[in-house]
Amino acid sequence: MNTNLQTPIDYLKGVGPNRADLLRQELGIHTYQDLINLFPNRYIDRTHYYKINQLQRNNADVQIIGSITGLQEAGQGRSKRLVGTFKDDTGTMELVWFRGHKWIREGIKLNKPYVVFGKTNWFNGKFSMPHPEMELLEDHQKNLQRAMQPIYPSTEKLSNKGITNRVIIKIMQQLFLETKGRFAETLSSHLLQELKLIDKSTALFNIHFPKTQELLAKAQYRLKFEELFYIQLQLIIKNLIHKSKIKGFPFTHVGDLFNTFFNEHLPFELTDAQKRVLKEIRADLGSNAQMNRLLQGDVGSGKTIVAFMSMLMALDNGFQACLMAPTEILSVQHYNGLYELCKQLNISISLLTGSTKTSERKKIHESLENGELNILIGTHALLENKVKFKNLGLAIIDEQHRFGVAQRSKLWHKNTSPPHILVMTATPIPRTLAMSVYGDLDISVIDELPPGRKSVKTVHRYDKNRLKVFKFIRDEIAKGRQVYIVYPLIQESEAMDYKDLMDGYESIARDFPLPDYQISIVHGKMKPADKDYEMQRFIKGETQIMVATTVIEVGVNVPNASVMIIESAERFGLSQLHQLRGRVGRGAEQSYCILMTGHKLSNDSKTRLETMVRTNDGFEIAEVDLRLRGPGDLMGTQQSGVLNLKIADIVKDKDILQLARFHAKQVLNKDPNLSKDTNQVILHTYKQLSKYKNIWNYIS
Ligand SMILES: Nc1ncnc2c1ncn2[C@@H]1O[C@H](COP(=O)(O)OP(=O)(O)OP(=O)(O)O)[C@@H](O)[C@H]1O
Repeated sequence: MNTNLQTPIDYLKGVGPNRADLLRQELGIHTYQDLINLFPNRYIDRTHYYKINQLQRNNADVQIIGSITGLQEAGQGRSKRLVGTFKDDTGTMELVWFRGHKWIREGIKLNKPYVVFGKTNWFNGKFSMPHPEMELLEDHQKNLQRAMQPIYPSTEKLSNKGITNRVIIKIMQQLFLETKGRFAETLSSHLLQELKLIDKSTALFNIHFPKTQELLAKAQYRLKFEELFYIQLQLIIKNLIHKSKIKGFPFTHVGDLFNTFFNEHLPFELTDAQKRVLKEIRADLGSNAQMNRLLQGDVGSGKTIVAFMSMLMALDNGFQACLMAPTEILSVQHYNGLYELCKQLNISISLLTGSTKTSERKKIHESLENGELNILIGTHALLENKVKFKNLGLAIIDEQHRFGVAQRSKLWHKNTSPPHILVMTATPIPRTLAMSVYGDLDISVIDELPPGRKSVKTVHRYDKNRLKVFKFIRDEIAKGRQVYIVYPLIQESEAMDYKDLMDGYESIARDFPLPDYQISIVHGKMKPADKDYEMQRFIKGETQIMVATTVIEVGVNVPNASVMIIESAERFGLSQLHQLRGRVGRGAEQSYCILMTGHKLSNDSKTRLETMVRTNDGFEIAEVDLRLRGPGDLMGTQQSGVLNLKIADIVKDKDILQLARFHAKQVLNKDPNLSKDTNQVILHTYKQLSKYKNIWNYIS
């Protein structure tokens, strides 16, 4: 290859200093390499020519061959326009310009064959094309590369700054000229042959200037495979390094605490899924490597008991354990639930949150350090430097996406050797995404709900039916049940949401008067102690209605609550709706979720509501969510780098992702150091790509 692709973009003919600055600042294009990797996000098919008599009303992007037989001005004032009569052998239509009349008049050659291209309108009984792109047929024929016209991302936004789509096409063509279109291969010939992939140079040419749909599809496939292949390779290598380097504490035996609990105190029979996951955890803990496992389970699937029994394994081997939850309410709830279980087994357990009193805090610090305290539950207060364990063997993190990788690793440093880590999440993550984002974690899934659960009946009701909904609430309360009414809380308009919540609360208080109904209210502006007090009243059954913002979104467990009303449901994301619904249906009673909305709904909102009504399956919901929002929004993966994918789409290309993962594994299985001749290309590319921090830095 003659041209060095690391050459700064300024050196490319036709770029110049101004454009170079814009390319750098606006599109992050610094080098030839960056430019070649700016892939079009769509194409306009210019392989097809329409005849005038084939036109439909409002055709987008049509291309017609014909000639202009006359030009005249029409209209007055603002509607003044230049109209060209355009004919082919099947009919006549109009070309229309509202600006630039003089320039167009001078440029047009009458009665010569042209190719015109644009959107057509049906106006005054005729077809017209406003401001067509036009080219003399003879020039058009020379320019064969234009068969499918690439449309580059962001160029619409930048065109007023001088970087139009045409400019990008031009400099891209120049790049191909200067490099002679030859680019170093980045996949091994073995993979190319086995998967029948086209070579890199052909793929790059055809991604930018495809002549047919078929060539384009082949180029896309090859480049998507490559992108996903190297991401998977990176994830797997990280995982292997992790496993070989990071020694864990081997928990060699299952001891008295675990056995006593299992045989004498377990409040119910474990589901098969819970048993399987416990076995997976047991195998990790018993090995020499540090466990780094993600435990996924839909809402209410029973992760807590699995967490507790894993902690018993640590305690049985002489270690301490901790559980960190994202909110005060959740920590308190975990603590209360586990406290009862610990009492039966004579295990010491404490709670540490932001509101733990100083004297209590001191005691906790001491007993942690001298090893008297077995289990510590808490919020991120656990991460403070003062919190030192004697020998932390297992750290469990509930709802990890609220914490993130940095905090995860902070827990590691609480010991000389890192403790085993179990991350629990109730947000089902589609396997495809989990594989790409959490490739460094092993995954266990509880894919079964405890027996006897009735799935929550979900309906969508408009605000005008509120009276009926309220009657339904009364009936349920009369049966001894409890009800949640949830209001949205979106950070940007917190004040407004707060007002909505308070207005709602007042109207509910009017409709459900004392002494028959007791109402709790919980929102983010309350002091933690007050929140906890209100929560506890509801948990104990002293209040029947809980009016709340989404602070109750995750993990709250009140099995007697059987109705979840979600106000302004259109303002919630799907996974959030699913989490909220998961607060009911936790006992044996039939539960209900009522999604309240106004009449005006966007298409996305409609899809979200329909999905909720149709299914209770968290994984299905997560897939729809992912489709609607893209992976970036899901579980705070914005910083994850997954969005930096240049061409592949984790949702749409999940088959390619799986194939890429399979082959990445296979290559590494056969040649873990990529030292064989056949893998030199892969090793070289892998090293080069690793320099691109923006692609890889999402991995801790
Ligand atoms: N095998 C089981 N049989 C019967 N009930 C169970 C079983 N496992 C858990 N439960 C009960 O199911 C309820 C939900 O369990 P848990 O709170 O652990 O769910 P979770 O997975 O943490 O869900 P969420 O993420 O929504 O909090 C609890 O009341 C728990 O006691």
